[in-house]
Amino acid sequence: MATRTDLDGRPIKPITICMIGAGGFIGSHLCEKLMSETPHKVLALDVYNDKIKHLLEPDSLPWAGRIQFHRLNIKHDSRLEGLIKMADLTINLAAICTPADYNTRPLDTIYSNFIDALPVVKYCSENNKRLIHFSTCEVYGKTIGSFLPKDSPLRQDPAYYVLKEDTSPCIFGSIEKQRWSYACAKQLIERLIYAEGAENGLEFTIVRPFNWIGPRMDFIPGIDGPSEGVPRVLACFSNNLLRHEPLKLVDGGQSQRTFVYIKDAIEAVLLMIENPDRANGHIFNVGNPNNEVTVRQLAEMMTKVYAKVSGEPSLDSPTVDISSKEFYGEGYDDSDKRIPDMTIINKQLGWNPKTSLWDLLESTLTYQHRTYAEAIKKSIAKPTAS
Ligand SMILES: NC(=O)c1ccc[n+]([C@@H]2O[C@H](COP(=O)([O-])OP(=O)(O)OC[C@H]3O[C@@H](n4cnc5c(N)ncnc54)[C@H](O)[C@@H]3O)[C@@H](O)[C@H]2O)c1
Ligand SMILES: O=C(O)[C@H]1O[C@H](OP(=O)(O)OP(=O)(O)OC[C@H]2O[C@@H](n3ccc(=O)[nH]c3=O)[C@H](O)[C@@H]2O)[C@H](O)[C@@H](O)[C@@H]1O
Repeated sequence: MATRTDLDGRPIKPITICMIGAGGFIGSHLCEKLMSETPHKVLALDVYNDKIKHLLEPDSLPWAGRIQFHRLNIKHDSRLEGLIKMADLTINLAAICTPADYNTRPLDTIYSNFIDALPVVKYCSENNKRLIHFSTCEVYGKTIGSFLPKDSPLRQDPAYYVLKEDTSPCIFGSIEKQRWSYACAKQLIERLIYAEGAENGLEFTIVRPFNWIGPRMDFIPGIDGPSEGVPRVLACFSNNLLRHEPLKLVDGGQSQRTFVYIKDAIEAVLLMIENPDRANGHIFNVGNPNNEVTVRQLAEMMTKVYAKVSGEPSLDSPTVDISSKEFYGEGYDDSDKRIPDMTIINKQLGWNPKTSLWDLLESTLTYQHRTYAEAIKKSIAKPTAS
């Protein structure tokens, strides 16, 4: 491998990374990137490894020896501190992060996102290890603009909706709206990490992902996850498309999101890993402000893209409305709009997302069709065959 240099032209030294939650969606892409493009070593910690199996076996892979899987639950495993000590940098991705859980399993959500992350922060701080912690854009909650009258011209003013790391407030709903249990737990762990930095000198970076999507996100219910499970929107809509069912629009699909391609976002994380002087002490929005759609528009675009990549015609009525109470149950609430301000990440790391929503959906839905279409056909055919 040719000498790789950081953004300031200095050679990058190979490091060891303790990656917690490495077997998930983001972790699998980050491991792939680190193995194929860098000399760094990864201690990959998770309770599952299905999404990184292709990186672990066979032993003849070019990066054999640079990635080591440790099956452990950070809730109760005494190996955690030792593994953090063995590494130069810890990246914590472990969390419950599907909205269907926030209002139905609020205790698990709060424990996972706050309590279970505490020892990780503590061990990093006590052992003087750098930490990159994955938070969320949900810490912003609702926009200020959402509280203005519907017809107020101020709603068009970016000052009322663009989300800035250092100035935007965090606006959550009332306590009975348990949807905010996740955002609130993430906010508190951010504050704790920030305080460890201020009082004890912890070297940290906090990442706030804005709807990163791509292959291997979540699961397809009944195929590689529970039949009754409710994954995030990309997998919900993929599942509907694969099964030729209408896509369900929660409360009319009026909420807005910006989607960024996982491969673009992983470039940003690699810059953080390899440029500690520029990343330490910062909180970074990582998203694509150019890819904004309502959930209804996302459904319409995914329907068109899927017809193109599968060669199968779309349904005459491709979407159906459903109330949030019916879909998620009591206590659900929603973020109205999520546009990331990109000033800080641009200034510190010179990062910009590249991939348009159409292109990222085309490559992702090609993957979904190739990976799941046959399995779905078989699962649908099963009851009549027996
Ligand atoms: N995907 C996104 O767009 C997005 C957006 C905002 C925030 N995030 C944050 O990024 C992180 C990773 O998200 P993801 O999309 O890859 O989710 P994911 O669910 O695919 O990955 C999380 C991984 O953590 C593991 N894990 C959870 N609890 C654990 C424990 N106690 N011990 C060991 N492993 C455990 C899970 O098994 C899973 O493999 C999360 O902290 C999430 O809140 C992701
Ligand atoms: O990805 C992120 O940046 C963050 O936001 C997500 O939250 P959210 O965007 O609300 O979750 P999705 O499941 O992706 O839902 C997006 C929107 O689609 C809607 N939706 C979802 C599924 C569905 O079948 N139909 C539908 O209309 C939801 O109500 C919501 O308005 C999750 O909280 C986290 O993974 C993460 O922290």
